Amino acid sequence: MTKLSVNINKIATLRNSRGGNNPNVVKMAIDAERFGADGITVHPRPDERHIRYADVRELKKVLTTEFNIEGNCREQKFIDLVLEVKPHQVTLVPDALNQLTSDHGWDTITHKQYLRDTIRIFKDAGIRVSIFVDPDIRMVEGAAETGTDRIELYTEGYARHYAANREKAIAPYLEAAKKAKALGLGLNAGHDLDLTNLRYLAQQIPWLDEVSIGHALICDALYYGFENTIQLYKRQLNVSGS
Ligand SMILES: CC(=O)[C@@H](O)[C@H](O)COP(=O)(O)O
Ligand SMILES: NCC(=O)COP(=O)(O)O
Repeated sequence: MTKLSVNINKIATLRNSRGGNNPNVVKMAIDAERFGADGITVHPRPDERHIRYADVRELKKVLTTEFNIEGNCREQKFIDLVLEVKPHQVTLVPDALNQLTSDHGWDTITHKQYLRDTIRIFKDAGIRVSIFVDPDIRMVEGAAETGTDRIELYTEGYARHYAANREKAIAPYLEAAKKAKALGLGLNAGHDLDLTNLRYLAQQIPWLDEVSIGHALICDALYYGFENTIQLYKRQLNVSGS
């Protein structure tokens, strides 16, 4: 079954908004694991708008499920943090400094050698590497030549078009996922996944290793409660026999 990695960025956003330690990011991560999360994802951005580097170090001490750190490997500070913390997985995302959020995958053709060199650093440290990729066959093929263990499909386009025509929305993702499988790449997915669009994605791409979900899940938790919400998302991924 596809694993659920809960992205806790937005819990840190709420905490930072008042300057104290409420909500307690570390406690909520531990509780997320207790409520059924298969992993925790954080994305410490250079401006530390939500997850701080200090949070990452504290989380490493207490997490018992998979720890996934996302970020921009163009920042030496990020590379140093990941090598210090040694999470199970690092997900390399080509974000610029001033982006509101992540909004594109790597050009794995133009940046192939750079990705090869960077991925080697993390793999030599025993860290699984995933790289953020648009649902583009050429980019998936380029990813396979970088030595990455996995790709993470950027699912904003799928989410945006899901309501209008889910078959059309998933088509490029299914094609990219089949190519990844054929090339022996592990497969993650994330960005804008939610309770309406998650089940269909998992049904159509059952070899999906992991989804990382944050924004919508934390918003849903405001209505349904954190424990119930994590269980709701996990049930969307239980598609065996469906
Ligand atoms: C890479 C990706 O799509 C998300 O994991 C990203 O971490 C979201 O970042 P924000 O929470 O800062 O929007
Ligand atoms: N990699 C995607 C992620 O971790 C969370 O993205 P979102 O659910 O906050 O859009």
